[in-house]
Amino acid sequence: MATLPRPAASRPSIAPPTGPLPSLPVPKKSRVSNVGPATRTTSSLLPSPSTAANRAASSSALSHRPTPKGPANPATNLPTVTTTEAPSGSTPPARTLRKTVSIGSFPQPPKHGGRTSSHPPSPLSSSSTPSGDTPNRRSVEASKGTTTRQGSIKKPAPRVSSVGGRGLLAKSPLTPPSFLNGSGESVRTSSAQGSYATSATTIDDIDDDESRGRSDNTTAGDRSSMHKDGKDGKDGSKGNVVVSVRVRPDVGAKDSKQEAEWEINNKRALLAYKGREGGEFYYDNVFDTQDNNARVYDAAAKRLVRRVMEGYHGTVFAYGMTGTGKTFSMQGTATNPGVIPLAITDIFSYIRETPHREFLLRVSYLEIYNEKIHDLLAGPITTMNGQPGAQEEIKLREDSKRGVYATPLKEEIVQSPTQLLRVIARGDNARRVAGTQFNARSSRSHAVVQIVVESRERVPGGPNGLKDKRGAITPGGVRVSTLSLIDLAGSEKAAENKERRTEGSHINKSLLTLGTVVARISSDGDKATSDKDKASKDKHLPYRDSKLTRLLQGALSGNSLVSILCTVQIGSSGSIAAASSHTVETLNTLKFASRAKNNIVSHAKKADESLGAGGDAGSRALLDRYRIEIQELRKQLEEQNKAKDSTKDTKEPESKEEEKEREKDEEEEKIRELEEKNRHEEQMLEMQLARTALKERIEHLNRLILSSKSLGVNNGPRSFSAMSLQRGSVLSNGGDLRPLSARSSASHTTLEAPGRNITPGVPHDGSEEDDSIGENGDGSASQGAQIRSLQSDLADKNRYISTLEKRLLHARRSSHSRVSMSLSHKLGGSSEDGGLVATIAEKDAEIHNLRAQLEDKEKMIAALTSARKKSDNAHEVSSDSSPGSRRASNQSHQRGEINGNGGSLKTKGSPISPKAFLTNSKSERESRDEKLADVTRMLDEMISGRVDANGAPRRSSLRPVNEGP
Ligand SMILES: Nc1ncnc2c1ncn2[C@@H]1O[C@H](COP(=O)(O)OP(=O)(O)OP(=O)(O)O)[C@@H](O)[C@H]1O
Repeated sequence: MATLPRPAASRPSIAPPTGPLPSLPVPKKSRVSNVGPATRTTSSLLPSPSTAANRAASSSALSHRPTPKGPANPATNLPTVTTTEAPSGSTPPARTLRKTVSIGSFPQPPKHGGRTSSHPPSPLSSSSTPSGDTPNRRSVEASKGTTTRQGSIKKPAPRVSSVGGRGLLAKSPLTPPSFLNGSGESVRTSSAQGSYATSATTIDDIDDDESRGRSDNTTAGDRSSMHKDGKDGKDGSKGNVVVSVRVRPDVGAKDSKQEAEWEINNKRALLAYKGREGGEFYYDNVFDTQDNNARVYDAAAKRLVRRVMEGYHGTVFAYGMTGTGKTFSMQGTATNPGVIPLAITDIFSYIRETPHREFLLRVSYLEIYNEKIHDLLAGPITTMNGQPGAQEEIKLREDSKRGVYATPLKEEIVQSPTQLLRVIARGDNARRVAGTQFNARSSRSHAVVQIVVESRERVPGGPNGLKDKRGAITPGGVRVSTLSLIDLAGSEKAAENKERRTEGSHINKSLLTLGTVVARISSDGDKATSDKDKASKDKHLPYRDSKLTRLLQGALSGNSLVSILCTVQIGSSGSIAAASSHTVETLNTLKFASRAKNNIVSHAKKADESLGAGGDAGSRALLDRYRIEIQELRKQLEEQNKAKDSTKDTKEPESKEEEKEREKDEEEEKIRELEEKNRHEEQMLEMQLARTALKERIEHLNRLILSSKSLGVNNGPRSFSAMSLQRGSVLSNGGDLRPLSARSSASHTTLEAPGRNITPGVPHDGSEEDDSIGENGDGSASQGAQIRSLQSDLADKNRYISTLEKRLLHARRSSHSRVSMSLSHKLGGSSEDGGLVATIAEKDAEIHNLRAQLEDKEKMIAALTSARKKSDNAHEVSSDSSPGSRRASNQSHQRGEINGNGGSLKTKGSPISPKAFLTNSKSERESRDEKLADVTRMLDEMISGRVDANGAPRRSSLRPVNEGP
């Protein structure tokens, strides 16, 4: 069996790191296990942590620093590791401390034909990959230094035997023959790291096997079995770290010499360097230049991704020198999608395949550039004035529950692979890249895609828990796990460009810190027996020396499943110097990978399902919050619908009625408006009529008033003439409703032309007067004329009253039915309508007054008739002597009273001289005067009683003469 090169007591000629390098702790047991059965007893010869750290330093450092020598460096005491044929099923002499490190459970290799794989194949390895990759793999033709595909990863050749069979001794001129042949101690010192790591993997596997009742690490078959057993560590505490190495194909001319120095056996997960410092490096996966991304994903990440979906935290990161294919492996191309897009596809496949759970995914994307964290999803920041602004500084915080996390970081919830890919592509575009000596598009930052997976059990009977009638949250809490997909920037030599140099120094520093942490984890981890110890151990590790290690702290300290993909490039396609540099870098990467495999211990556990917002997950779980929100919203919606329905039930008839009523109301409103309009017109008409009637009435009354005023009614002796004129006026009225002014003027004319000098314009008066005066020329005739005049006036007034009554009746008839009710309260508000009501009331009052006047007049007529009778009686008494003369005289006198105004009085017959008038007896005259005074008074009262000072009609206070006291 081939032996692995072991560190010699002294350092080889390979230049050790020149800068300050972290120590590389390598646990004794680990080292023992690394070496395998033949060397496990040589734990004392293992390098000290510090020495190991030095070896774990960055490649650039390593290439420039001499390896410390001396007894202090246990590495120098390491014996040459030789490939030995490990007896199958042999029990290792010592147990490894790396019990928890197992590749058994993740990924899980299937058994195959009695042979077991030396590296964990992908669960999907038996199926064809998207690129059509077949299970056939190429075996390392160690003797020829070439790789060929030969068989499935599931059927690896026994690792140790194959390696041993090929005798992986360095053939490179850079490798001292002593090292390769076991004499070159110094060379072995360096190569030992890889040997340790590689062996450690084996030993760890053995330990895992032992923990599961297995103890063999000597054959791949055994290891494969062990891996299988490891998978049963369902709590995620075993086999949680997978380390893979991918060899990038050379571009340009092939360097056959370089190729000859390297053996790449993907089947055996072996990478052996036959040159100086050479050795065999076993990993969980070794991908040769022909392996595509799908193959890489299947073997290195698929199982981890699935485990993340089950509730474990998982971290996949690509580590390697610049230009070796980290980004190519993580992102891939359109035709050869990388780990990230394949993981995304797988995530959604898992969701589809898991109908009993529901999921919520959110993604963030950050980069660490020059030791500053940038949110790649935040987009460009613009200030108020449109200038590009600085992004808010993202800091790393630590939470006992969440661990280390970056904040504030934009998280996007994604619902489809396309959406998720689009988000990540956006981040990729924002990532900083630049051309370097080795890569035209070199990533200048470490990029971290973080996919947070929230999941919870679906409620039986309903996809979203709505079957829970109580509206309670569905049973089962939310499980939150995180998948971190990290594309590290590549370690590189100092560039000429200052900016690249600065970037490079930051990159190298952070990678150096990562190497240091990884190197130190093991020894400390071995000592840690409890969480407390682990916490105190973590404190001693330099996680805080770089943002990268701080961010990876959770994964590196064992809280996560880890898959590390280390990329290397064998051929340099350049000068010998370049080739040498390349080889050193490649070896350093391989050593890092070995340390990682050896040292990182994962205690990853499936996340608890947190109920509500109480737990770790619950406090962050959007799924729960969304669920609660959705439930509340649905509840609200249901309540609203119920309320709506109930309202509808009870109100539907109402609404119909309402609708009808509304229509009816609208119709009524229209009718009302029409009526209103009609009413308004009628009211206007009524008002016009009323106004006309009132006007006429006023004119009529004015006529009277003017007459009485102008004629000086109740002005003592002159009242006779006034009375006479009034009477004349009244008489002349004769039912004629001609303007009173004409009559007044006639009256005045009469005054100016007393006697018969009546204006020709008033012909009808003549007959009346003639009749009244001219019949006998005495008072009887005058009284008769007065009575006729009054009767005529009465008839006139009656006509007028009936006219008014007719108008009112008409007005009432047209409006009362509609107006009566609404007018009072609806239209009563308007002053116009109020005025109309008042007008109607006034009209009523007027009618009442006129009726009263009518009564008065009737009484007056009765009184006049009575007076006339009395007068006639008196005349008859006096006519015993000369009745005719007396009557004539009386009449004459009376007429003179009426017609005379101190002026000459003319009668139709012979004129009565004043002298004759005065010749009447005193008693006669007195009697006559009294009667006339009575009549005059009565008339005066009547007139003054029915007309007030304003000319408005009022209830007469006239009392009939015969009713006097
Ligand atoms: N396995 C591979 N097969 C084909 N081409 C590859 C492979 N790996 C890398 N390449 C190519 O090599 C070049 C550099 O690869 P990539 O950018 O992925 O390197 P890197 O490690 O990310 O470098 P850096 O650290 O500078 O970002 C790219 O053009 C890429 O297409």
